Amino acid sequence: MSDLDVDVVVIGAGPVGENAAGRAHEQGLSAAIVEAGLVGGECSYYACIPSKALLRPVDLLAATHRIPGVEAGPIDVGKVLARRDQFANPDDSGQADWLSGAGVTLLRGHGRLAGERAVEVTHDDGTTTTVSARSVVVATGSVPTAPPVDGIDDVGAWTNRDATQVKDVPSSLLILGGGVVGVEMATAYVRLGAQVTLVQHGDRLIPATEAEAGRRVQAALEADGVDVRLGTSMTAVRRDGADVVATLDDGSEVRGAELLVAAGRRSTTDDLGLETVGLPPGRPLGADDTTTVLGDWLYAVGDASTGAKLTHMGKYQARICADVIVARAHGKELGGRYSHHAATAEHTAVPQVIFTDPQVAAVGHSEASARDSGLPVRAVSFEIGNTAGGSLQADGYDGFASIVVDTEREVIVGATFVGQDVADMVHGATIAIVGEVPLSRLWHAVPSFPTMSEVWLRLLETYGL
Ligand SMILES: Cc1cc2nc3c(=O)[nH]c(=O)nc-3n(C[C@H](O)[C@H](O)[C@H](O)COP(=O)(O)OP(=O)(O)OC[C@H]3O[C@@H](n4cnc5c(N)ncnc54)[C@H](O)[C@@H]3O)c2cc1C
Ligand SMILES: NC(=O)c1ccc[n+]([C@@H]2O[C@H](COP(=O)([O-])OP(=O)(O)OC[C@H]3O[C@@H](n4cnc5c(N)ncnc54)[C@H](O)[C@@H]3O)[C@@H](O)[C@H]2O)c1
Repeated sequence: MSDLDVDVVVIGAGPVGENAAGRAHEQGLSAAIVEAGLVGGECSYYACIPSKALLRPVDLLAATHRIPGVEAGPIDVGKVLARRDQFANPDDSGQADWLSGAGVTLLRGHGRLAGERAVEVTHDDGTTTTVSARSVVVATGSVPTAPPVDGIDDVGAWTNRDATQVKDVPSSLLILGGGVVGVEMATAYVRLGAQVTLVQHGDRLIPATEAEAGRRVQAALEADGVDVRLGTSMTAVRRDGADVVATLDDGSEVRGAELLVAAGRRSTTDDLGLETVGLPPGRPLGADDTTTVLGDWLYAVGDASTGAKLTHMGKYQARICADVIVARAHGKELGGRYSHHAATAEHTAVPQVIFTDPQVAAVGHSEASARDSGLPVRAVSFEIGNTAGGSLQADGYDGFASIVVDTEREVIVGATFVGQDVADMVHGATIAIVGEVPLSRLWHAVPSFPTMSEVWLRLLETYGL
């Protein structure tokens, strides 16, 4: 392909890069995007979408067992995997068509910075294209990290890619890591029929959430038959016939047909030509609130950056990034906090839903992180099963909601919902945090009867209103 000159070039066509390029083009700029793998990135084929396609059926089935007279099952694993394929078949022609329909030029190949405002693309056939651009956006995502465990490179360990694209559910699965990937995949696999052992070196699961959320998820996994080993590290792994055998630091051994490594992710910035612009390779790209990394031309968004590694937050950064690029292209002043030019929510209101059963939906601070930040806070919680809505939703409803209140400003700085079907409840809390709605005004936001959102009223009463 002949060399190209555009307003914006984006490296990486995951959900985040696509959004940055599409929004810049929508506002009149010419845009190109470089993709080495599949357009749509990790999220579409190997992460968010296929994992939720595996989790929704097992979640629904469990819900039927909480109401007498409607119990469904057994689960048809083949049909579950076939439906997952409909969502996450690794064929990116549809997403590539979307890009061309949106007017963005797609360059297939590996992109590297080649000095200021230039990207060199190496195509599969070895030819290269040089793209000159006023602005360059890095949206190269992340890859799994490999913890230092003897033999881990020799046992054919699974990453999220194998776990989400599985063709046959193995009889047993070892999982290394009790973060978000670990607990979601433990939930899916144990309910699809595998015997699951989960090894987490910390003293609790999903450590970034409220401690009680981790305890409830652990209790639910154990009730499903998952062998949860906390405070334990794998020291070595080896193949023994068809099995993977892992040695733990307490001297014991656990085995499974496969080993899934779910021990975190690192930004994909090591083979990106960063050294050609004076930046160190291999680290997340530190961007300011405008998503700018360098001068007024280099930007980073999504998992490649130091921001939250979540699709929705990456796409938020991408919208900010595109609007900053467009403003600068037209010589306009950038707006401040809560304008279209600052990713302010990164500091105050990052929401996340963990699709375990119970689900964990949280936004903003946990009580511990608020105290660590020096905020004067008080946290209150309430069992959702003690609302009429919760008790109707499921017999013996297991779950709670909690809010973390800044006692000086009397506004919510964090909220957590744990339980069946709570995923969508978190957005109300996100709005309250971003809007800095005083508790006295929230008192007038009346939740409908009989819904689980009445837990909001109970939380405010428990706080003292
Ligand atoms: C199992 C799992 C489940 C998840 N579930 C959720 C969820 O439910 N909700 C949620 O919000 N988040 C979830 N996440 C996180 C989410 O997947 C990421 O935050 C999201 O994919 C980040 O998007 P991105 O566009 O920044 O990066 P990616 O999706 O990783 O895309 C980056 C793209 O850049 C390409 N690329 C990299 N380097 C180059 C280069 N030099 N040249 C050209 N192309 C390049 C890659 O091929 C890739 O296509 C999950 C993650 C995992 C692992
Ligand atoms: N529903 C969602 O929003 C969702 C789902 C999946 C993943 N994600 C995102 O993807 C990213 C990656 O997830 P992840 O679960 O891989 O990372 P993570 O950082 O959430 O969890 C990794 C876990 O592995 C543990 N660990 C690390 N090394 C270990 C070792 N040697 N032995 C035992 N335990 C070890 C850590 O204590 C940690 O709890 C995260 O940013 C996550 O938020 C989001």
